[in-house]
Amino acid sequence: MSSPQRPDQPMIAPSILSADFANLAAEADAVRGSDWLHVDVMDAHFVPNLTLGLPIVESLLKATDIPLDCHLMIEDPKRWAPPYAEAGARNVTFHAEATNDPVSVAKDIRAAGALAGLSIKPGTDLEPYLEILREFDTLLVMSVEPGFGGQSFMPEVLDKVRTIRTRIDSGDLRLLVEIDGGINADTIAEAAEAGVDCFVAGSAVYGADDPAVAVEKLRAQALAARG
Ligand SMILES: O=C(CO)[C@@H](O)[C@H](O)COP(=O)(O)O
Repeated sequence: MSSPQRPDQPMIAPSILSADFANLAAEADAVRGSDWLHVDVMDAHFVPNLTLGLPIVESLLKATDIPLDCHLMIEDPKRWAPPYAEAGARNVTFHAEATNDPVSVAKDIRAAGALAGLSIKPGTDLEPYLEILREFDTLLVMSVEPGFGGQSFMPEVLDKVRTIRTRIDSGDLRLLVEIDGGINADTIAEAAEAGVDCFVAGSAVYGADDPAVAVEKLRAQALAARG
């Protein structure tokens, strides 16, 4: 799979962390029209929360046509990430802080047929990773501490988005820039202005009366802000 070009329209990826876990097929259907469905995999070690794993992702893949964007907030991604790609996830993202050899994990994910994503926590510098981003298709900039939905957006992480946007726009790198945490009607515009391509949103989508309408509204806001 070749690295994605910048999409014409901003991408919206609802986070199922804010969905009803007993009704995930219906919750996926409730956000039809989304670009990706963001699946938060947490192991209670890398982050202080436990969510779901590969068997549920395999079931979700059968239940929805929306491409799955699996965000692995787990230890030992070298061992656990490739099976998500083999199962059919579109994008498999793991954390830079969870491995000493991110390039080897990215190669395994790509070899298994998915896009490879690198995520960095709010306090992690982008600089040390700039040179390896050629091995990745997506960069997920966390705008809250990973682990829980419903937290407040941290605008200071947008400097990292601006840095990577400049490198992409100069032709130096080709990858999608994602942001995750606290994205809603009040925060999406500044993230879009900074250069984000794909917006993960949990509570702003699943907390809305009509999640599918919330997705369209967020996309329209991001498009207007991006210009
Ligand atoms: O990965 C995470 C949290 O670790 C996110 O995907 C959140 O689940 C997003 O939720 P909101 O901040 O949009 O409510």
